[in-house]
Amino acid sequence: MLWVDKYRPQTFDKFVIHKQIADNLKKMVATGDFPHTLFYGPPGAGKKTLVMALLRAIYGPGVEKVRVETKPWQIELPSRKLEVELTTISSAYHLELNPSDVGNNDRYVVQEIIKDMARNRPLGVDGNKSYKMLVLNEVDRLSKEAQQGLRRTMEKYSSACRIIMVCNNVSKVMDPVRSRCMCVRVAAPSEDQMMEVLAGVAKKENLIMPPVFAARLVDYSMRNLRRALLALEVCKVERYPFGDDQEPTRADWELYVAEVARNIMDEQSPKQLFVVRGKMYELLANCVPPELIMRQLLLELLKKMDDEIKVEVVQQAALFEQRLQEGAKAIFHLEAFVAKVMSIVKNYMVSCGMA
Ligand SMILES: Nc1ncnc2c1ncn2[C@@H]1O[C@H](COP(=O)(O)OP(=O)(O)OP(=O)(O)O)[C@@H](O)[C@H]1O
Repeated sequence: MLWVDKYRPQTFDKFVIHKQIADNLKKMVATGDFPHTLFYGPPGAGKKTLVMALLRAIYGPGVEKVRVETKPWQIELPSRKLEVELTTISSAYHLELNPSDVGNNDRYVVQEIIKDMARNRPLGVDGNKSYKMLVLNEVDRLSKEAQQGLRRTMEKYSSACRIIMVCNNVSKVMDPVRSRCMCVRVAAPSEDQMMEVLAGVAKKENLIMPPVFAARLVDYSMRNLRRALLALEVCKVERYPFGDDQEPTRADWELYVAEVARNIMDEQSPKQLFVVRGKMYELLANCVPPELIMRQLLLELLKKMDDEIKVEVVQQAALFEQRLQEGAKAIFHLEAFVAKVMSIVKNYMVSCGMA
């Protein structure tokens, strides 16, 4: 088992970070009921860990006996019959899915699954009909129609099931959905907290971790706990005892994005734009999400450019990131962003007499 799973705290009492949130959730569970909840925060902050601990606190360890299925859902529409295939993770008490995986059909999936869950309510320990939990991941990627549908269904079936939603960007979840939930912000852990978790894992694995190396891991992981733990495990396989000079290995796609950033800074021309477009296609074809490409590319570009143009480039990245969300074809927006950055860099170089 990977360390990220092996050392994931399973009960609220074992939480090293987000202790306050864990204590509050524990108190709420003790009241016997639970509202619809929305957990939001950056990747690797600990949202999923809180959700799993919450389910365990409500239903007991049985919730960890899960089944992964890829099931076809038959949906009756007024004009036709729709069949969508979706992977779900379920126990006797909960069902977890990522509805945005089915693209435009997400609105039907959300409604159909909630209706289906409401029909099959589990029994609680006291023998009374209890409620089932639906865990929806990446709700910020749901279409507007699906979010509208979710809002109506949430009200209609609230006695039969509760919904836990998880997302990175809460501003992409519409107000009416947010206002029907208890919103829990899961902030990225601080560097000290990351150190604490890494030191705890190293101790349990009987590893000696030099402080300089630990600090480098924290720096590399950009406050993403999963990234830090995975990097620690990879470094252990590559070389142990750890050395002060040891660097975490970067993923291939990250190195590729760094190369793209180098290309942009080396030459700003239509020919170079064509070369970069090919590389962007390559990244997308290898299933690297466009938002991640945009973010990583920006970080790499900022390392290489002068302070004078950084603000403008960040503004453009924000603009094209938003267009990426609204538009259909990611490549158009990524390419437009690259063209814009090239023009900013070129103009700057001309104004400084460097080109
Ligand atoms: N409170 C905690 N104490 C110790 N370790 C934790 C805690 N929360 C999370 N972790 C560790 O961090 C890893 C990542 O956490 P988690 O999967 O919950 O993040 P996430 O916010 O759901 O990420 P993503 O949005 O990318 O899915 C876990 O596998 C676990 O090992």
